[in-house]
Amino acid sequence: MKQDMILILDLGSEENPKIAREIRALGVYTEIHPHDITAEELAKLPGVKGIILNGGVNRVVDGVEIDASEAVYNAGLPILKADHKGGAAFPADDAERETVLKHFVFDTCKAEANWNMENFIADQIELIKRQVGDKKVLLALSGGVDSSVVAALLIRAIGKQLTCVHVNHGLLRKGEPEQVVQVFRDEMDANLIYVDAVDRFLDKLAGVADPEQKRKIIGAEFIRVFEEEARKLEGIEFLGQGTIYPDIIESGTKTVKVIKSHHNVGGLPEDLDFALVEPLKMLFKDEVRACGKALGLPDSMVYRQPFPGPGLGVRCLGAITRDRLEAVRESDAILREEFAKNGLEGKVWQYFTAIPDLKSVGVKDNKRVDEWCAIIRAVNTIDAMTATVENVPFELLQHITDRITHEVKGINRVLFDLTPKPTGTIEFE
Ligand SMILES: Nc1ncnc2c1ncn2[C@@H]1O[C@H](COP(=O)(O)OP(=O)(O)OP(=O)(O)O)[C@@H](O)[C@H]1O
Repeated sequence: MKQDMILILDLGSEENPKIAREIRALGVYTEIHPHDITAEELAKLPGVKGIILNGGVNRVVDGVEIDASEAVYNAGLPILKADHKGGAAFPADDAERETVLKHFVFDTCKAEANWNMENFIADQIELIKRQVGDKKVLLALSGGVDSSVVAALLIRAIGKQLTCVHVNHGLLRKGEPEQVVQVFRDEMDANLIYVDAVDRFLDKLAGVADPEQKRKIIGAEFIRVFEEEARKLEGIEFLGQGTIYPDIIESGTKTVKVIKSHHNVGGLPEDLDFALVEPLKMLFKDEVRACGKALGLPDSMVYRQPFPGPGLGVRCLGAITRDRLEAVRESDAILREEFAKNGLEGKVWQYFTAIPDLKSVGVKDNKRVDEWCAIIRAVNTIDAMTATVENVPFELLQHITDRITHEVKGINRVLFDLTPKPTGTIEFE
């Protein structure tokens, strides 16, 4: 493994991930590390060609202004110091910033542009083989982007030494469990355990209307099912996980105060003591997608829109019933099909239907019917902190309404949610 690296040290700037991505877009690998990296830690990082010291709004920690350690200044590496406190450290203009970064990376540090997916995949296959040896790895495979790309990478590296467990909890979108089986078992010839846990989950959720409670039940039941499967298997020493770089950045730096736990199939009992295999932990989301594509995963999996962990469970508002859940799944499938047909797939960040536990009077086949209404939500966002509503063509909304009210059992009205975030959130629960 040989690639040049530009090291970014975190002196409290919120733009570090952006700078890191921009340098990677130039074809040069970057990592973000804490400001107080020691000489030993620095020496262990391979291929470092230069260091960016990027200060910012969070530079004062507990009343003390932080600075990089002496080791950093004494390392004999080119340093780009951009530490205008409070303001932007790099030019706000994209083109100007690119010029500054290019000059530093290529002219000053003489780094080579040798960061690409082909090299990444080859390196990771090597590293996974070295880490795992002839042992076995277990992976919880949701069919989402992250765990699917981990699965594809592990299959390439260790083939049948990997066992994937896919839990169908009844809250997945239409066609998703089938796609997981088709792609991984049929096409990639993986060891895949498909667990039909639909009844288990829906029985546990029956009558539970509180969203927090629903999420907890789904999370806890998932751990239970996964644990049961893990105990049936013998000789597993490793657990694969779809941790990605933003997870690490968010929970790992010293100037970020909120600590989040991500992705780990947390809550497994301690006697199931697995070592972790996390081959995507240095990738940003767009790189994860590029990696999945390079590994031959279908676009529908790699470019899938974000989907909440508890799945359709939080779009079947209030207490989940099987018939209303089915109406959520079917109406969502129609919405997705129509958005794809009309060029909105990949353009709109997130779109889905939600069905509240609310019936209203309507007319079908000249008969009075009391049925639910489906709410369409279609939003765009950059960071999920705020969101705007997509201006969906009115004719398309009318067509989707027509389809949903005629094709989905139990729906006699369709509503369109016009609310941005704030005041609404993206999801309803
Ligand atoms: N239905 C499922 N079957 C198997 N594993 C699952 C399932 N749902 C979640 N997981 C596991 O839990 C992890 C975290 O789930 P979460 O829904 O938060 O995922 P995510 O961040 O969207 O990642 P992914 O893109 O892999 O779904 C997944 O990466 C996967 O390993």
